[in-house]
Amino acid sequence: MGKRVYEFAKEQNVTSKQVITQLEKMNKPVKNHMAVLDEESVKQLDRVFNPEKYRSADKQEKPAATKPAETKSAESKPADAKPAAKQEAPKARPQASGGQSNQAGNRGGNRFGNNRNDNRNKKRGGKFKGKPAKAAVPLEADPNSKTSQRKAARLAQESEMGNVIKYDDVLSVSDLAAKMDKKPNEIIMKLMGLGVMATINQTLDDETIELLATEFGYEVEKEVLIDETDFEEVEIDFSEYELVERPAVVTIMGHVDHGKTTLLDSIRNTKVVAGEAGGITQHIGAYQVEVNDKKITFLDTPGHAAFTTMRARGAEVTDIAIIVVAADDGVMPQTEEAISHAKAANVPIIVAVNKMDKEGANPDRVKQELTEFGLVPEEWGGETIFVPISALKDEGIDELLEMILLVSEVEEYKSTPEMPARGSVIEAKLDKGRGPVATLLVQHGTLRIGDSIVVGSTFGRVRAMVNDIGRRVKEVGPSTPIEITGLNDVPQAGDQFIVFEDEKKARAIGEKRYQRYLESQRRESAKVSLDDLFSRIQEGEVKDLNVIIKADVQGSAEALAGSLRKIDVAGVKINIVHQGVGAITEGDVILASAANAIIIGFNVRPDGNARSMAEQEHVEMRLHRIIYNAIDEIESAMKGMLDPEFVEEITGQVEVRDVFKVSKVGTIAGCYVTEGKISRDAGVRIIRNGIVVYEGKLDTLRRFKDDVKEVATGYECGIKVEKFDDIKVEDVIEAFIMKEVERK
Ligand SMILES: Nc1nc2c(ncn2[C@@H]2O[C@H](COP(=O)(O)OP(=O)(O)OP(=O)(O)O)[C@@H](O)[C@H]2O)c(=O)[nH]1
Repeated sequence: MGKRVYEFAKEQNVTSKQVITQLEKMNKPVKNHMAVLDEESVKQLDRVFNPEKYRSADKQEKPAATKPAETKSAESKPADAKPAAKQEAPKARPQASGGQSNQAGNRGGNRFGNNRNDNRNKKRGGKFKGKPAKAAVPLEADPNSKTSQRKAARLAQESEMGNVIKYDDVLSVSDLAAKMDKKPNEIIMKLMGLGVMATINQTLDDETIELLATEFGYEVEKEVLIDETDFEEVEIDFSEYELVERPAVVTIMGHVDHGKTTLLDSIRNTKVVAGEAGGITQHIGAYQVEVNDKKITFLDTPGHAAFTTMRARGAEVTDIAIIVVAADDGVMPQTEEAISHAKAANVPIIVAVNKMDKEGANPDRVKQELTEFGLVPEEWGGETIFVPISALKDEGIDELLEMILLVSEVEEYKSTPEMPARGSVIEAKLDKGRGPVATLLVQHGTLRIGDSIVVGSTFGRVRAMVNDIGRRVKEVGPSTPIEITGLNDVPQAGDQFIVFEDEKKARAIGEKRYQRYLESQRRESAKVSLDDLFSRIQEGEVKDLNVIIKADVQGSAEALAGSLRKIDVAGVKINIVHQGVGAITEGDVILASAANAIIIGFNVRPDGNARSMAEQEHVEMRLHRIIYNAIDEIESAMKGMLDPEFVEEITGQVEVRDVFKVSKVGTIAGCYVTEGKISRDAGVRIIRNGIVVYEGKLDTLRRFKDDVKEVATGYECGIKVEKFDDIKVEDVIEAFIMKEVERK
């Protein structure tokens, strides 16, 4: 059988829609992306999409008349960013641990490196790569033929006449209409003709823009603009500066209860920066200690969730990972995860074998177990540093810190205090009195009070800076954590920041980034959800359904994955991005968000963080207890036959017998449960004389002075309903929960 449209498109690195449009031009219309192409069409299409190939085949020596579209990416430079001169990689160094630090040499200070820049270009410009800009035209590939020349001239003229639409980031229906001098309605009608319902403000994806433009006789050119607005993408030019040593930034990871927090506390308590004694330790998310006249910066949030979240947002702040393993417990699931995260981040690992004071401590077993992960101790011929410690008894801490200094020396972490500051957000919150408060890690340059700063999608002027021991400071240099106020909104952990000399510029760039952020939020909400899966399949938008499976046991995860892979609907492929055992975690949600996947939980539930993260990231989670239902649901969604999945269940009735007004708190109802039970997380309806006067959630549920999870029939309790103070004696509170129904 011949190739299908989408297969051909994939091979050519173009979209199915482009192939379909081209086929129409060739008078060979096809129904959709599943259509099978005959050999002749494949040949003709190949010629259209690869004119260069045929040129060389025809042994034409003269250069091509029309060049493939070039994006501005490589050339465009911010006004005052220097030409990107690569930092020379310091000479190869011994590794601190097995196999992770191959690129360590490159890390000497340049964390906004080139690689991400490349990736971003690929991501944005990818669709258009390898596709000639004038793909819609050349059937005759000979650039020297009269026709070609005439066409090239006409095209050049057309572009001058404005027949080429240029855009950089996104276009809405009305933007596109304006660019083509058309009414938005014409675009909307055209979209309807293509089976897509759109509103005037709806943003269009690249494919749709191209399709519409072609329909109206326009060419499109997406310009990948990298300017100061995308400061994360601009390689830092250090060539003007003398690089100096900077403290290493260390993250502590490991399994639950293996002693991460105890270790962080122990390091902090024993090594408060010399000369600063008397300061009051402040939790700002990171702290510095001084050892042998050298500083080390520790990120104060143990565990890899924070580490991964930061990395997922593009912040590469950690230089060294300490993996804590309890000597009496050995390698556990989260130890493995931590190792994977550290390896993925390509940072050196130091193993702290903790709880050496305990009776069952068996450091050799830990070493043995870790060899499986490529972490082989030096005394066994490997390159990983192992340090036996007791975080509880403050033993081995000095040795551990010395090892960190040793690795730092080897890796030569460098930066300059001279440039305007840039770095990453460690944590941020809204403080009632102080407004947005953010802990920043200055990675390069010096941050000063009064600096105009853009942080993530917000901006401001640095009003006050407080360090990790609660002292107000005026300026800080590389690798220093500092809490600042003065931003006009709360940024997110992992956001990057940069200081601009010009306040107006900071404001303009901050505002532009905020607009983009809003736009991306809008697009985020268009993520895959089972409810609209079918219509998107029909529109040809979804060809792969990405799925993450979490199950209670390995066997179920495999069974479910196997069955899902077998579902065969309309050429849509199910892609199992990840399968694993255990509760749905924040990490799963981050992965799902990045991969545009839905999560299927089988006999497992999301943990608290995962649930809120999923809401925030618009990641869909489907929870099941019967494999067949999970499979059936996905299959039904793919066929467009999804039923509602939640029903309400009334769990109890409560009578209000007394009310107390408490200043600052509101009205507390003294109640009696007359039927069933009421639980803390229940939804409630306030019923007065048979009429529902309010529906909402519980704020508190108490028996005497204690918060309780649940109160049963025949018991008294105190209830405060969230955002509702008009509760009255004799009101009836109906408690309900939303219950998942299993599909038949
Ligand atoms: N005997 C002994 N107990 C320790 C040592 N280090 C930590 N512990 C104890 O182990 C328990 C867990 O320590 P934490 O520091 O809370 O462990 P964690 O890894 O931060 O745990 P999570 O935050 O829950 O992931 C606590 O009861 C500590 O007192 C040690 O060196 N020796």
